[in-house]
Amino acid sequence: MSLSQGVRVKVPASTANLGPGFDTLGMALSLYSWIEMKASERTVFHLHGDEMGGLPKDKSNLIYKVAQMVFEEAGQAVPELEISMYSEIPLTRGLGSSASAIVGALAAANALIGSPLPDSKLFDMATNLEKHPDNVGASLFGGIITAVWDGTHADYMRIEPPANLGTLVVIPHFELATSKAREALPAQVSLADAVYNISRSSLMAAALSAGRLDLIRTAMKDRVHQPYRAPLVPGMSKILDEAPDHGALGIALSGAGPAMIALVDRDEPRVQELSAYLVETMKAEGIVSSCYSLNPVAEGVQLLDDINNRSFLDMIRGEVTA
Ligand SMILES: Nc1ncnc2c1ncn2[C@@H]1O[C@H](COP(=O)(O)OP(=O)(O)O)[C@@H](O)[C@H]1O
Ligand SMILES: N[C@@H](CCOP(=O)(O)O)C(=O)O
Repeated sequence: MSLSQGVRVKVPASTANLGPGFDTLGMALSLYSWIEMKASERTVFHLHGDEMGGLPKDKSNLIYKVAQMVFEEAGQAVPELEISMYSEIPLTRGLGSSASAIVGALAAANALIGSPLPDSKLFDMATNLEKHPDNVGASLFGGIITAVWDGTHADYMRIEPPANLGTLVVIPHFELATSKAREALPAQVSLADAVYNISRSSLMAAALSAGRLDLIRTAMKDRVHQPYRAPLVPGMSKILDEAPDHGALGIALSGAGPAMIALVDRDEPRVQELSAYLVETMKAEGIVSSCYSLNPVAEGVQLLDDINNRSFLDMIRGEVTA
């Protein structure tokens, strides 16, 4: 790749926490953003897709700012950029749009200057920006990740998603900024609640590693963040209680919400019933929502090699199926 040629990356969305693994567990999902980055004479943005409306088209854009951090870290100056982006990841719904933007920008900028920074460095930079490693780890490495952040460095283990694991994601048609959903959390939790979550988060990671889908119903429960966020998402407490009786293996708030993610066995015959239950329960609370069947994806951010073969928009037309 050369500076004038530019680079393209494709980065997955993610769901964080998986219930008990607050700021720890994350899983990459089959919903994507694409970024093209080229050195340019002046900085210009081409933002495509419904999800990009309202984002800045100048040097205050997150993608530009993150790219400059990479160039600075690598000791190379690329002050002006032409950036194209298309995203199918809804903003502020709990599907890691900010993490995917950060990871996509880090990966594209690093590739543009010949990939001087290793993935471990990109992970530390991404976590430092996002402040928790769960979403960024999943978007960077793909699959399921369990991660630890000490304020400077992030360590992680990647888990291959079980072959039969699918998801249903119900996305309410309202925004909830992660910052607002974090403000709802208490500064301290009880020892009993800490034990409740540590035990379930550990069980969740082990069960997913071993493909023990039968343990998810017990493992996916949480007492550290969901009870405090429930007032922000009408219908959430009812859905978390009842969805396993409608065919979910387990269910949790996706990241900081307001989306909720049900883990399902792909052979589960009641998936349609579950989807209808999720949407109807939200509707009874006066909330319009959409329900998507998304798959865990094994691959994290990818560098695409077709930049000379077709335009950015032709590539998007070929890639987006929904
Ligand atoms: N492609 C992007 N370019 C610039 N900023 C983005 C992009 N994607 C997300 N963001 C920023 O991230 C914010 C959403 O992040 P957040 O509140 O953490 O929700 P989530 O990550 O769950 O979608 C957006 O409001 C926007 O400021
Ligand atoms: N662990 C974080 C995850 C936030 O994820 P997002 O997709 O909502 O940004 C939290 O729960 O606050």
